[in-house]
Amino acid sequence: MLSPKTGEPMAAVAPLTKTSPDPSFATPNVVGRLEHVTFSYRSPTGGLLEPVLQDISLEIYQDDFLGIIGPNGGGKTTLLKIILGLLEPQQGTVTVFGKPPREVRHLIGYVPQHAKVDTSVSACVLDIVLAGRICHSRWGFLYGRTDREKALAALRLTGTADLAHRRLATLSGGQRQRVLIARALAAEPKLLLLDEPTAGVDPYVEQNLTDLLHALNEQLPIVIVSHDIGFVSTHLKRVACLNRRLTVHSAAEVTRSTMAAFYGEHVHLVHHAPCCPLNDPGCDHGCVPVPSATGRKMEEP
Ligand SMILES: Nc1ncnc2c1ncn2[C@@H]1O[C@H](COP(=O)(O)OP(=O)(O)OP(=O)(O)O)[C@@H](O)[C@H]1O
Repeated sequence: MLSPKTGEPMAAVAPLTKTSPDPSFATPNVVGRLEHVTFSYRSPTGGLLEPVLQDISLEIYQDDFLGIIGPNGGGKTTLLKIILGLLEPQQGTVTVFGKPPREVRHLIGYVPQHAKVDTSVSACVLDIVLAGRICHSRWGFLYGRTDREKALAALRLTGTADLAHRRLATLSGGQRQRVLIARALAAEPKLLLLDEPTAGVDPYVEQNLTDLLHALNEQLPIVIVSHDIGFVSTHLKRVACLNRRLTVHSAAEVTRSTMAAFYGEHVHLVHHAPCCPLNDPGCDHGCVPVPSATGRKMEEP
């Protein structure tokens, strides 16, 4: 398959087995549902702090490519951790594939912010990707031949097979990001959550990652936290704006004016190619000319 963006060959995405939805789950097209979720962290003395998430309701669909955007500290990572079942809300309910998230965590792939990943571990890349198989392993960190094959397949899929014996600390930001995606894919997830996967990578790597995510989205729903408004408005199907409270829009609705209302006036929305012809006077996206193929990042508020 050729990339629709670059015209270059893309790694084939191995077919993923479809998940049988829980028969008690009323809407088969909905893979995740949050209803009136409110969450607060606890202070060191155990008291509840101010809510980070307040009355959040959200549905995640089988074919979703949903972006979560919002200012620093707006609650994006917290929301992903709630969908993963790592955090429990004080109010509201969360179901993924019709069950509490902790019961189906093996079906959810999670790619954390690479900046927050401990690179001091001495394990090689293959070991790190194999760790994604732990939910399938009967013997903890003892992996079988199938696990190794799945891990190598995930490395090939993300174009990192040649890095299998390198240490994470020796990799570039873009390579590290791909390895973290490979680790999530090795688990054969039915839902993929990514926390800022394109942060700190150059436009070429970003394009490759974007192509990879598009190919994966043919087979599984993706929820992605991003500060890159150009990526959000060009590649995603829906956008959830989160700043303690959440509103969901179709990606087409994300224009400069909606972003300015959300982040503040100094946001520059720059579309990734291909998009509106640059300088098109009819463009409502607030696009500005950019020198590179993929555009600039949003300016931080
Ligand atoms: N373990 C914790 N204990 C107390 N407060 C926390 C904890 N983790 C996060 N917070 C606070 O919760 C709020 C939301 O944090 P979160 O990491 O979800 O935001 P975010 O939108 O992902 O931010 P960023 O864009 O900077 O990554 C912040 O004010 C943060 O300081």
